[in-house]
Amino acid sequence: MTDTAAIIVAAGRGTRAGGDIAKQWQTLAGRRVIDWTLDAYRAAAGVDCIVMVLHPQEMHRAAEFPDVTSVAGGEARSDSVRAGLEALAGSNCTHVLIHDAARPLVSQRIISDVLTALKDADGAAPALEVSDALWRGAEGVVTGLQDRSGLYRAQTPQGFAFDAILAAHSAFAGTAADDVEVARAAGIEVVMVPGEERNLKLTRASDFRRAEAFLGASMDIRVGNGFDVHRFGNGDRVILCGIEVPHTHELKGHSDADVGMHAITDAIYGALAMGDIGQHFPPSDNQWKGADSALFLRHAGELATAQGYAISNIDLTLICERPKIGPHAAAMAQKIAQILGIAPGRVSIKATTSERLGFTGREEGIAAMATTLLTGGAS
Ligand SMILES: Nc1ccn([C@@H]2O[C@H](COP(=O)(O)OP(=O)(O)OP(=O)(O)O)[C@@H](O)[C@H]2O)c(=O)n1
Ligand SMILES: C[C@](O)(CO)[C@H](O)COP(=O)(O)O
Repeated sequence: MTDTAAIIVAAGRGTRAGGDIAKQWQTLAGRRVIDWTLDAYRAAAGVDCIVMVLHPQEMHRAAEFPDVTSVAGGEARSDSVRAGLEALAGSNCTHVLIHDAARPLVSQRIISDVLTALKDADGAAPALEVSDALWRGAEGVVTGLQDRSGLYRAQTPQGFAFDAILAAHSAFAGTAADDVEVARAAGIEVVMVPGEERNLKLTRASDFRRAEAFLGASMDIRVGNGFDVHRFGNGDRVILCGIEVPHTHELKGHSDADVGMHAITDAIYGALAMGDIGQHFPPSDNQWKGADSALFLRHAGELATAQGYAISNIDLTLICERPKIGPHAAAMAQKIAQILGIAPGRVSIKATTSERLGFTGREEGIAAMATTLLTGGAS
């Protein structure tokens, strides 16, 4: 049994990219660079935990990422990587992927190829063959031709057997361009897997435009909606979005009757055009009697991940006169986010009454409607 961690180095200053804040906190196609990068690893099969290395003066940002372990980085990239590795020392980690926060468009294919290569090697990394002619130059003038045969452009994630790369970094004196340099200095052989042009590193301001062009060319955006109703019966609590809320009645249904979670689950199935909750978990099947609805939501989330989609946001409205939802909304959002492995800030839970009109107004039951946006698509 292996335990694989991803270390995302995000402690640089991004001086070449410019801007008021470091490039990893800047926006790329409407979302922060760091969110693109973290979501790629949250969605990656075979990655068990994420360590993010932040600039020491930006450690306050860690609270925003409760699903990630954040540690403070150092002066040079290799110092930051070492801090990430040391945070994992003594854990069950057997393999580690080291990735630049500044490479937000890494594909699931690259991550998977590096992980697969690590089954037979202690080091693996994506690379692109150099295709342009290479010149030497000085003062704006070409001074010679550089043979390009056998030259590659290095990308991340650079993956390693954990103990080997920790020892290599501990023994390495000075700064290194990347972790492959550190690994090779310690005698670790590193195999190459195919890199991708779209896995570019945002280095200068113009790279943001290049990355947005890649996204524009390939991004698939899916919207889904879900609607559900459950009636009240005798009881003293309801379960809404996985949270028990004391009430004068309970909701009736084949499962735990979590109307909010059902609407969200159906929204995700809808966005994927993959049926609905009744199709995946038929009420006629006794094994789902009294089931915890987290099971259904997790299934929908896993289907989205398997299709290469990330859940960008979820917006749920619960329609009822009572119980009051407001005091429980944050806990509900946290629960949904935890089940789906996304940041709580991507989940909105709100409620409305129906002004005492209709079945919700007469307090005969609760209705729920959800919308979700998925981004990505098989990458
Ligand atoms: N002390 C450092 C330096 C770099 N990085 C991270 O290493 C990755 C690749 O480095 P680079 O592109 O050189 O980033 P910066 O150092 O931020 O850029 P610049 O050199 O332009 O300041 C980035 O995700 C960056 O945040 C880091 O964690 N700690
Ligand atoms: C690790 C790296 O991304 C490999 O290409 C790169 O070396 C880090 O960035 P820098 O611009 O060389 O600092």
